[in-house]
Amino acid sequence: MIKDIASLRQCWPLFAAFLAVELVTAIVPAVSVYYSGQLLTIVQTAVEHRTVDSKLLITAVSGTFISSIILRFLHYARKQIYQPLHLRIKLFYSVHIFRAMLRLDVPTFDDPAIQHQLSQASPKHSHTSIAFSAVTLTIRLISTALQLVSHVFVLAHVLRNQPDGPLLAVLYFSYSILQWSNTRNSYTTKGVWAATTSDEDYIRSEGLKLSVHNPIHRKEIVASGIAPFLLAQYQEAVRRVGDRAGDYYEVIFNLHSRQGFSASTFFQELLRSLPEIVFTLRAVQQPSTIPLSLASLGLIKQTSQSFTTAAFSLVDETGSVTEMLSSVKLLYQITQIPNHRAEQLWDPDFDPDDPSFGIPFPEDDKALELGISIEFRNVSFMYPGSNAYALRNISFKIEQGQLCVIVGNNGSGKSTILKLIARLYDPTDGQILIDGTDIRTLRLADLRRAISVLFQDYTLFPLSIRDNISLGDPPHTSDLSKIQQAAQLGGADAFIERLPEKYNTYLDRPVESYYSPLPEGTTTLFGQPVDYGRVRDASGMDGGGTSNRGLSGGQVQRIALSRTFMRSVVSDQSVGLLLFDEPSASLDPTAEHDLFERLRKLRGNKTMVFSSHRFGNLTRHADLILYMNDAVVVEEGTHELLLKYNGEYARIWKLQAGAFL
Ligand SMILES: Nc1ncnc2c1ncn2[C@@H]1O[C@H](COP(=O)(O)OP(=O)(O)OP(=O)(O)O)[C@@H](O)[C@H]1O
Repeated sequence: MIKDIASLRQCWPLFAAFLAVELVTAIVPAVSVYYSGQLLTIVQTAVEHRTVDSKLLITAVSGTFISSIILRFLHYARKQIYQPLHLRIKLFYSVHIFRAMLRLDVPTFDDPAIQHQLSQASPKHSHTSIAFSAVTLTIRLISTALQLVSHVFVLAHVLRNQPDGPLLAVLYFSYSILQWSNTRNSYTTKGVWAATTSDEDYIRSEGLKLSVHNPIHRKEIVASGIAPFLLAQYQEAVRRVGDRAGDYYEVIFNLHSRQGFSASTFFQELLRSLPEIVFTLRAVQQPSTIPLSLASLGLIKQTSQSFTTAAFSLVDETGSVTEMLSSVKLLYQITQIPNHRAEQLWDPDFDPDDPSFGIPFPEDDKALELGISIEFRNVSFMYPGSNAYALRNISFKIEQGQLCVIVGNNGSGKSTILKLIARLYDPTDGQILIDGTDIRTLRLADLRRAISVLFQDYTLFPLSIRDNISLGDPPHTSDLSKIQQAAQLGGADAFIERLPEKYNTYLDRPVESYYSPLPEGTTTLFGQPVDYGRVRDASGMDGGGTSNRGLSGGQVQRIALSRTFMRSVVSDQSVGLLLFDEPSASLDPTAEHDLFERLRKLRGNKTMVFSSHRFGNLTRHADLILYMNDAVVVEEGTHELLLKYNGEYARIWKLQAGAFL
């Protein structure tokens, strides 16, 4: 970590300055106490002997002043250095985490254990970085140790020539130790722990509360008129819960409150006033020669408390450093998470000319405009962590340039076939051949380039519409005319042009806007007219980040389609296979018809595979239809052939077509 931080531009000077400020800050309080002690001694001498050492007085007064000013200045300097140092380290590690996450393939990223590991290395709601916390904690540890040493010196100086000083110091220490241990016991949870609740009423009341708070349920609540019922149910649930259950923090607080009084806290209170009582008794016992001055008593109290505070901080911080170091270890371990299948783009040793990284595809850089052939040979597949077959012993062949449509019931395995062709997963059994070669032996980076795919569960990124479309073909990110052409093909250009910020519109604003209650009559904010709807969207209030700024499901699908069109058109000879998983699920019949027409024209001779619930429009033009049921291909052939066969495909086709007869 130190090596990484050292490699950051301008980090070392800031780091050195930060360290210096922290170390000096650690010593100044002891110096300040030392001068306060000198002032008290001057007062004592003045009272006892009616004389003042003016040189000492000037030194003590200026020492006290200067140390306060230095302390103030150090606080200021710390604030100035902290921010840029924090930002630089934080940004460096956010890129580190970004890269570590990007290199993970689908099965690895989906693994809950990996998700847990990633969330530990990059806590979602943390405003600081683990690495920076580790740096500051280590520095704090050093400065606390220094603080401790400086207090030892001051304490030794104060106790010098004070016969009863050590006794009183020990009494003050005992009080502080007891206080520290009582506080620690009541606020720390030791060992392995877990918290949950099984209180049915509490769980239900929280469920009701969330239903009312979350805007995604509002339509349902209003339209179905269930509001009074929900209120009655919530009141009843809350009444039944009473003070029996609460959220985690309330429960912990209650626990601590109950633990608040014990024999040791009672003893702690006795110890608190013991030094003063001992001092008074000693004064009464020997009124002529009081063994310790009142001034020294105050000084001993102050120094012993500062000393114990520093000592206990050191103990606590040493414990935290061990925890922090294991977090830093996690931060580096996430870069080593083994992928189920190495994504070559992220392999630092990846060499396109090295045959051990797979066979180049297509061989000899030939163009792919005539499509790619796909063959499944006895392929079976189970998703990681599942023990049910998503595909069972499937065999079929799609010839180069063919249009294949996969139809079947929900959950029959259509999308899974497309995911295996895109090699998001490898088959559990069997073999997939791409242009006659086992898919596992092909260079993965080449395969990805040769396939254009639109998944059923497509997502729009929290980026501008322009970015969302251009990500289909990263080299053309700045080519607005190509983006507009893709949007036209995806049927999205018309409504994008109607948006106030057109292609620069953010569908889901990734940053929140904050503002205090606006004064009456405020009409503009950040140079724009106040738009509360926008602020709602920005803060993720509208559907928890799924608002997509009021676009319909069909419009969102058109943007996703446009992204695919960035690379699937005839002219792009690097793409030979187009995969579409339910591309028209959210489109109206006219849009669906137009889309299929466009796709058939634009694909040229490339291979195209569709998964669909709908029969008719596409299946009539298909060279091959795979009819799937429960993880197997039950019928296979052209539309005419399957109608003649008069099996399940024919039955469902007649059912769907019958609705229009
Ligand atoms: N990530 C996953 N993890 C575990 N099981 C999965 C996963 N994705 C899909 N499945 C299961 O695999 C089976 C096939 O799913 P698949 O998505 O391929 O079906 P489909 O035919 O495309 O369905 P639909 O028509 O509803 O889109 C289903 O039983 C599904 O529950």
